[in-house]
Amino acid sequence: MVEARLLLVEDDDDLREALVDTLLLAQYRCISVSCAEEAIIFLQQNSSSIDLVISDVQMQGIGGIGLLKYMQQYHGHIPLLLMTAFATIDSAIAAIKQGAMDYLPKPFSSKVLLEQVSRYLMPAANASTNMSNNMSKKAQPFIHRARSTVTASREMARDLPIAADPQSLALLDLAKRVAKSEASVMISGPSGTGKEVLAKYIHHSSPRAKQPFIAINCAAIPDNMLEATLFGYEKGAFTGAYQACSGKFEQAQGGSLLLDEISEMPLALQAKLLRVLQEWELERIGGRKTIKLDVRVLATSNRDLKQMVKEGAFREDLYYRINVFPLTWPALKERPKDIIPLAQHCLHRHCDSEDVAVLSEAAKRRLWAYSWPGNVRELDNVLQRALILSTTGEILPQDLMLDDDWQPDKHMYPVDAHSASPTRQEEANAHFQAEACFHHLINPHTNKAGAPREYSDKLPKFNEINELNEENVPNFTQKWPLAQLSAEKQTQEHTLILATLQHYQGQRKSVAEKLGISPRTLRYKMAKMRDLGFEIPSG
Ligand SMILES: Nc1ncnc2c1ncn2[C@@H]1O[C@H](COP(=O)(O)OP(=O)(O)OP(=O)(O)O)[C@@H](O)[C@H]1O
Repeated sequence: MVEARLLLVEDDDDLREALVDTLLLAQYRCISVSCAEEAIIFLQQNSSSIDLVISDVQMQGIGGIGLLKYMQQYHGHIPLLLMTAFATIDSAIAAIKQGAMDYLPKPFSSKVLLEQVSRYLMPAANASTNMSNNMSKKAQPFIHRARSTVTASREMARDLPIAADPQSLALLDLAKRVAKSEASVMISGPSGTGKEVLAKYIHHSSPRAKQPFIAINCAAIPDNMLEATLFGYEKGAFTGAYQACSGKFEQAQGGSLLLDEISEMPLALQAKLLRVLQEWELERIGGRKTIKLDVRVLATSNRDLKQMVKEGAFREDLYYRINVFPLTWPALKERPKDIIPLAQHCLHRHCDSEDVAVLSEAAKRRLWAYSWPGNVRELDNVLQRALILSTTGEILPQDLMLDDDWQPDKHMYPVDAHSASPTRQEEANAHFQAEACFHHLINPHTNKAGAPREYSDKLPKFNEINELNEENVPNFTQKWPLAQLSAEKQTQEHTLILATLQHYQGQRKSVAEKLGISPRTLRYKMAKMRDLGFEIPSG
């Protein structure tokens, strides 16, 4: 057995034994300990040999949450899966907020356990047979990091593409395979999607990884300087050439050269570039010596190069030479499951201390629903700004300062963007719908979100509705006449309460918890509904 090594932390001897048996039978290599403290001692000496930690939450000592905090600080790259008998959606969200990968509510079947584990690790038996496919052994650590959004270090984080959306994972997988070849790669996609990050990823995944990665932005260098910058020059080649200088091609010898925004290269220079790429040799400007090149060329463009070829703005022969392997990053809004992991990654990157700010659930929903015209770069800017505005260490929606249309049902928001189990997904959506409903954003005719935007500042905030009780209703209605007078809202609220009562077989406590209101407010609302003639299921 190789590769997939698990550390299991469980204080219940019988359960620990049963879990170890299940994992060993499934061909995972597994080490078990009976408390978080033992796990820490083990990790201090053996962290490099562990790929996943599964830990109980409720244990003597610092418990699973203490272990989570420790791992976040010292072993942030190892995913942690928590198990607890006290599972509620809230505690699950809290643990995930603090960095846990996922949450297993006890009791769970061995099938559920293995399903969860297989999302992060491959059993040893499969590991060797899958070497050549898209989950190769070497790909695993990256995929895990990408899924977990935790990064080994900020330094590494800078160049690491974070991905959780299936589309992006497939793209990275393809990029990794292309990286092994010598093919020129053309990366296209809208501005700020991460084309340069992907180019670096290809270089770092290639056999040239230890050699230089040199990037040149063809749009940022004046036309008359671009040629000299690319190909170098000899002393006296032109006015101001006081000494010989190597170009980017030479500097990239043995490694990779990224021609960023290649679409902006003047046509005359395109011809010279083509020659170099055909012959793999160049002469510096003003020089006579031929310099042989061993460089892998990567290029990016956020323009439609094919269209530019049609319009005569880009050479067709050069297009085919650099476009040997085309890769495209879609706009961020088209890979929505990347949004939250990327946002968390940006926070990690920009937090000054080890205490990384967390995203509130409401902020996550806001990020999720926004259209991101500036893609990941905009997301990064928004999070940097939010870190400055946030006063609590928790990013709230207002810290994001996004002013796009807020359309809650546009995307249903998964609790954990990349791994929501159906139940948790349903829970999250129900919660989300409840909030939207309270915000009067549901159109009763279609049952879809869509309150007119101009109403938004005339409506109460969710917490104000939460705090509604017998005493403050008069003030509330005075402050928010539109809201209270809205028969539409009443209908929606009644429907929601009845549906939730039905779902929880009338259990008031669960219903109140689900709706995010106090049991007292729920009683008050049910009494009103009874007065109106509703039949309320008994608890
Ligand atoms: N998948 C990703 N993981 C981590 N960071 C990312 C990712 N994608 C983009 N970024 C970050 O977003 C910002 C923009 O990325 P990058 O410069 O690679 O975009 P680009 O598509 O090359 O933009 P442009 O077309 O404007 O040159 C950078 O700060 C980068 O680190």
